[in-house]
Amino acid sequence: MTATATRVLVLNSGSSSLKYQLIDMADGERLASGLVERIGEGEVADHGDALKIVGEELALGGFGLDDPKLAAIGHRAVHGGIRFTEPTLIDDEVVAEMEKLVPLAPLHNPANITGIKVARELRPDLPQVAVFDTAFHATIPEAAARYAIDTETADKLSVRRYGFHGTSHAYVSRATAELLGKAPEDVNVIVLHLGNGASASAVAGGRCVDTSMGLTPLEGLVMGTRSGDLDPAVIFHLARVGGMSVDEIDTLLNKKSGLVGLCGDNDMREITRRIGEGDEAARLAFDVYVHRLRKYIGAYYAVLGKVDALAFTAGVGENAAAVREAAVAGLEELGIAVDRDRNAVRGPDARLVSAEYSRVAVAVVPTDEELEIATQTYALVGAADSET
Ligand SMILES: Nc1ncnc2c1ncn2[C@@H]1O[C@H](COP(=O)(O)OP(=O)(O)O)[C@@H](O)[C@H]1O
Ligand SMILES: CC(=O)OP(=O)(O)O
Ligand SMILES: [Mg+2]
Repeated sequence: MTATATRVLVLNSGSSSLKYQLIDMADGERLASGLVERIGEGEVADHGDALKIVGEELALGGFGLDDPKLAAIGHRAVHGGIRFTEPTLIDDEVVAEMEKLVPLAPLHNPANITGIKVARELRPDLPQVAVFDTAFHATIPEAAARYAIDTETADKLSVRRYGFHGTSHAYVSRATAELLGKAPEDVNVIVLHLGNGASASAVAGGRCVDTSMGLTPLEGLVMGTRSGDLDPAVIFHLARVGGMSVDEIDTLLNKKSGLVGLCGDNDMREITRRIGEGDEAARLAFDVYVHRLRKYIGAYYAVLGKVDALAFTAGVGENAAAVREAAVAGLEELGIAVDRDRNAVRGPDARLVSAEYSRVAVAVVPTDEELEIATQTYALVGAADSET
């Protein structure tokens, strides 16, 4: 890394999309950003092609993958298992280790790995860093991380709560403290990351102490296409009585459940529009979604003992005022109340939406996983550089 190389390219490879941002860490400026969608559906055959498109789009803006000011590439990596709890400089061995974790994040890790491989082929000279979704959750105590199953089996197969969206939970919990004018060490926050995937976390003084996703990103809240929590015996029933295979059940719970399973739509915009037209299925889907959310708020209130703030983030959390209002309805006795007018205000900045009398601050805090990945990547590469 030369003294002038201050730019970090962040790649977030999803199963069918590739999001990117080029950020100058000297001043935090976003130089370029974009999204390549529908990978594998024709025009964009695979992540290799997608990254070529990213290269072309960057070149149009006068940057390009060969940009001499590029210090590093930071990759979102979803499952880090037990081993990866810090941002990690990628080499062949790290990629091999990530490949072993594919069964634990079949929707996510393969895309991350492909993105990493292609980026390394294109820029083998450049440091590349993996920032893991699971990392922020490594501080969760055993009492919350352990499932109550046979210990030997659990340990042999690495079955435990890992948690995901950690980059977002870390960023948002810190940004919430900032919004309150306090140090992260001094606040307890419940973060509700409600995107297509959704998860809640309990963050005590900057450290995560519990989270709703588990061994895989399937547990917990109701999501766009994932069921979240259910009685594990539902799976036995579907297999024994329904005659479904393990793979069929996997697909059902990950891709055909949640909001889409309940009403056929996974987009909250569409669901609220349908509710406005009196659609019963959409109403029920919304109610199931919100009920689960309220249950987790109550659970994490109890886990934390004292709560300073509730932070809503990601696509649904940042935009769906109706979800925020419904999720905390009836929680006045817990000191949680939203102000209707404040809650209706839209905008890109972190803001309070709680009522004046609400003891717990209720906030909308836009997440910025890309900035967080860039920051962690740059910190690692900068540190490596100063050692040489
Ligand atoms: N204006 C809006 N109102 C309500 N929901 C919205 C709005 N914009 C986005 N969403 C919801 O956010 C979801 C996407 O969230 P996002 O955090 O971008 O997801 P991901 O990163 O998992 O792809 C959409 O599926 C939709 O349900
Ligand atoms: C881990 C996870 O669920 O991620 P996403 O919300 O991007 O699907
Ligand atoms: Mg997301």
